[in-house]
Amino acid sequence: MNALPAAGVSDFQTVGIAVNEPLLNIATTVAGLAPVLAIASVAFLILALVNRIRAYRRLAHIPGPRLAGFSRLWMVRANISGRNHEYLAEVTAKYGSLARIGPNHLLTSDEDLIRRINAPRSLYRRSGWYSTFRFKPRADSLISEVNEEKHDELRRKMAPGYSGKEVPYLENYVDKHIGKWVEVIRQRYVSTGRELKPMDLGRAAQYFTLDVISDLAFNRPFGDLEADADKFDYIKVTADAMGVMMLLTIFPGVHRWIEASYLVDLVAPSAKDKTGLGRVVGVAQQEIAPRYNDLDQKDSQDMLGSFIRHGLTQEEAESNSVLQMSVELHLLPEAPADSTIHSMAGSDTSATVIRALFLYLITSPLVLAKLRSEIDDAIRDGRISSPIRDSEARQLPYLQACIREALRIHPPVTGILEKVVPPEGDTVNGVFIPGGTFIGQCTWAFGRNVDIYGSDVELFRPERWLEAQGEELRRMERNVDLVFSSGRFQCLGKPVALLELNKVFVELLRRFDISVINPYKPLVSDNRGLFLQKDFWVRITEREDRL
Ligand code: HEM
Repeated sequence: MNALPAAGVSDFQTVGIAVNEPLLNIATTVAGLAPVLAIASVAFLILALVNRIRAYRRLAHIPGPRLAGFSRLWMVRANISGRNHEYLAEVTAKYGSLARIGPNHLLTSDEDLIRRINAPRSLYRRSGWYSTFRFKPRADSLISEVNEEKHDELRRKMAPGYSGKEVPYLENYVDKHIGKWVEVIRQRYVSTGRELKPMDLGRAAQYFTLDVISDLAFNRPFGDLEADADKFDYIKVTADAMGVMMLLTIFPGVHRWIEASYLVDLVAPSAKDKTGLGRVVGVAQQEIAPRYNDLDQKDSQDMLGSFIRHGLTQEEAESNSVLQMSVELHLLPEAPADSTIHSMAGSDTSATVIRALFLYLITSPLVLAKLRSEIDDAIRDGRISSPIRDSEARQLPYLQACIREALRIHPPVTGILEKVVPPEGDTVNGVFIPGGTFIGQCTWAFGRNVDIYGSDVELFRPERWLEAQGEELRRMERNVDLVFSSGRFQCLGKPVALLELNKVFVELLRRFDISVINPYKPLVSDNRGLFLQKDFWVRITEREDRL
């Protein structure tokens, strides 16, 4: 048997040196470079610091939270708090109508400035904040489009479809789904005596707005009201993703990187999916394609028909006209790019106002009694149909006052809708703002302007809209209208939203008594620029005094 040679110390050393020689060479080189690397790091840090200080000094003349001038952490904190709207409003209340909230970021509650920024020939442009609402990777939609000309062109093609002028049956769509909501309440949610059948008014309001909007978009409602369920997981997915999405608005560069890395494509569901969001997209595509192939359908008197007549291509239609889908559809490679904003713009927004006004009504007995008696008088006098027509609702002053008051005190879109100051800079109330600065708006503060509304701004008091006259009233109306933004960016869905609001309260309150189940915590509300609300549990009974 061959004896193994004894391994001496020198043998191990020889073997070790032979195996690790390249490593050792690298280590030696790195060790040699260490001083250079250290100097480079220090230089980098100094450069970064100098840049920070320079950036800080650029806007140092504008007040704001202490550390906001150095980093975006203040914005992040406000965002993740779930009370973003209140953080922003507190800043403008404390530091004035122009405040600094980030190194290159200002916030304003000055409504004249916002109107000037949004005006048709203004040189202000949308910032990268909007690009986060690109609902299909690398494809722009009406809401994410920062290129002025392209945005104008899309608006030109789509605005008539939203206006109601070219969609004469717009009102019928809303009526159909109000009727369905009443039916569902009667079937499942009317409590009697000791039998409690709680309804989540938060959910139901969104089933209603989603059904209206999906029906409007391509004549095929989701059917959430009927199913009494979030059929396509829209609400669930929205809730899951809203936080991330709104956080990314603060870091558009990170969003661009995620998109450019194509990582997002790996996790994207497909339109071929049988369930979930992919299924929703599949339905949308199925509905749009035949409309372009069948010439007879091009004259259809619905929203898509209007878009087609105004020159929206099939691709644009898929990207922009399927307005009412889910927040996460931007993750889908084949998804209609504009689906999210339209869902968020079109269903979350209206649903938020419906919830807010119901909450204020059922917790303000005097207001509710007045509104009820206005509705009942109108029914008695034969002034309103069933369901109420939009034109009839406009003749009910107290109803209109309630809707305006809800929009004032609880605007549903509180995201900062950030714009960029033109290169030459701008001067606002004597304060110079350098070109390239970002300016966001504080919508929550607009309706809380004591100069306009008086010291009781925090009070839900519809009477203020009936007391004001002449110029004072016009000023209030202009102010509350800003909830829908203005000028080049004004909400296209405003007529649809007002149709819904004009009908829903009358139709439910003429039939039912509604009371909140937990007055200590009537609903759960989380704000990140839009509201995510749930668990608005109510008890509904048939009105005994119904006419
Ligand atoms: C009370 C309900 C609503 C409010 C308060 C509201 C408010 C807004 C706001 C503030 C914007 C952003 C404008 C900007 O970029 O500066 C917007 C955009 C938009 N909204 Fe609404 N919205 C509501 C309901 C709706 C509905 C029901 C629809 C669809 C049927 C809709 C469709 C749109 C569209 C398409 C845009 C994009 C406009 C553009 O980029 O040019 N909205 N909305």
